[in-house]
Amino acid sequence: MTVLSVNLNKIAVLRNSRGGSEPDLLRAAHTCLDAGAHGITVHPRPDARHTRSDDVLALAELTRGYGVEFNLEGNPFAPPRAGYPGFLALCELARPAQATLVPDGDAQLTSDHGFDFARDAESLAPLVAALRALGCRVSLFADTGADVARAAAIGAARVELYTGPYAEAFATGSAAAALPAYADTARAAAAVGLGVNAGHDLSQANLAAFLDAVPNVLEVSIGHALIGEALYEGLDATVRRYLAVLGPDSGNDSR
Ligand SMILES: CC(=O)[C@@H](O)[C@H](O)COP(=O)(O)O
Ligand SMILES: NCC(=O)COP(=O)(O)O
Repeated sequence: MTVLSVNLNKIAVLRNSRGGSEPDLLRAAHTCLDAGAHGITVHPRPDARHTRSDDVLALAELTRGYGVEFNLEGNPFAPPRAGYPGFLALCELARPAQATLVPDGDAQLTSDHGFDFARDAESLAPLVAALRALGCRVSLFADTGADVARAAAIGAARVELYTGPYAEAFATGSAAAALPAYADTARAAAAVGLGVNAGHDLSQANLAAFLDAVPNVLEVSIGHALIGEALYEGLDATVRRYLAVLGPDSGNDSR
């Protein structure tokens, strides 16, 4: 079964644009979880462009209350700065069920590539170990064709396939050409004992074709498209539509 973790970064983008507290991130989280979403994701950027450390702590508590997964994403190599204690320190405070490590930088508009495990595995290894010691499941952001055996060797439990290129291909009618590389990477991950997550620019339009072609996707984290679609249909209805794509019985147990 594939579960849905709703990424709430974009609610915080709107909120921060006026400097107040609306739209309210926690209300949005409640709405998603009450609609049946299986978890909540945020990816606080060190430049605080959307979700902040205080949001992370509040969402950690909220998701614990629901008994659902909190997925915290971030770059473990980004140095701490005012308002951002660093990814590991944040995980120590929030204790997310899943920590997804992503090699991003401030200059990037959004995440746009996975790790190069041949280059990064050695420096990732102690961080993965530290996160596991905190009780977090560790997932590593990965491109198609990534050396997933190295990700498994350093103790990761999962990889998250970076689906941006798939979404672009889907939009231009060339999804069929893009999907085999995702399916191959998912199979390679499973063969070395890794679970497979997927995310970035997934949407109601492109999700089903991805899940049809790529085996054993355990979780999708979806934010940008979902929050945009919710402007038209409402957040509750939009989450339910995604759950319907995932399967007729999909949804958290608290619904
Ligand atoms: C890790 C990832 O794929 C991203 O999708 C990310 O969570 C989105 O971050 P932004 O909302 O900052 O673009
Ligand atoms: N890990 C991907 C994620 O959380 C959401 O990405 P997007 O749907 O905002 O592109």
